[in-house]
Amino acid sequence: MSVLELLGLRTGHGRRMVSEAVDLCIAAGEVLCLLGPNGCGKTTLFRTVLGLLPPLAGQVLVQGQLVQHWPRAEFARRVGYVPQAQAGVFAFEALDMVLMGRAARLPLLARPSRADRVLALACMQRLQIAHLAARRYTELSGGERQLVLIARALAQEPALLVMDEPTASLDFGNQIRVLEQIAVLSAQGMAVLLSTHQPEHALRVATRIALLGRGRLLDVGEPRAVATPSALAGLYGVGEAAIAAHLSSGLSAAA
Ligand SMILES: Nc1ncnc2c1ncn2[C@@H]1O[C@H](COP(=O)(O)OP(=O)(O)OP(=O)(O)O)[C@@H](O)[C@H]1O
Repeated sequence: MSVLELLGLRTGHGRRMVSEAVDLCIAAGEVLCLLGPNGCGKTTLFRTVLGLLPPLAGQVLVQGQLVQHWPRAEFARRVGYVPQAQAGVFAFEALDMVLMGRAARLPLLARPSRADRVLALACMQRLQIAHLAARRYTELSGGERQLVLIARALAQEPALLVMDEPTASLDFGNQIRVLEQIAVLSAQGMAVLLSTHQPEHALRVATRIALLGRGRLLDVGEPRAVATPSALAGLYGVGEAAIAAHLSSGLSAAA
């Protein structure tokens, strides 16, 4: 069974449609990467998948059940979200932010156990940010905050992880670390839906790539069959030769 199914989905804000006729499914262990230009509707699609925006038409099913029918606490156990890097509002310690990933797994009003703290710290260690555990989230850099949000999603252990440009504000080493963690999570059976503005990241980590143009899904399939220089040239409105040169230099650097 698919972990996530989008059937004839139309997304938008109020009555303003952003994309329509989106049909996609993601199975356990798959990494589906969404590529598309600024403003094409990737975040809108993610927020609709998360039940934060109502679909204008069509259906979103998580583990076979309509998103709006999941009790929120159950849904929070199954679906993790790493939003685009956010400024912190509350001055929690970074470890407490990561521990919040365990919250949906605890009985009502229960405090995290020692085992939860050990697991949260282990998630920070996986991303090499354990040294930030006692720092205030509000005082971290954008990239450090992004890594804390990713550690929080790791601690949550969801069936589906939605990541909105997870590598956007990270340095080169941390980009690689996060891509490696995505590969580990999918090998463990997690379904991952993510977006990126770096096609070379998608080629590196995705099991399938979806191209979202303005208003509709243009293609979905095997990464190298979908993210071709000619398709990317059309998607982003730049020359095919420039795309080919960029991708080949990125791939040889990554090889
Ligand atoms: N809260 C909102 N109310 C109305 N329109 C919105 C809202 N948020 C986004 N939009 C519009 O919806 C469209 C899609 O925006 P969205 O943020 O989903 O794009 P995106 O593909 O994630 O962009 P980017 O790559 O720049 O992050 C844009 O035209 C945007 O202006």
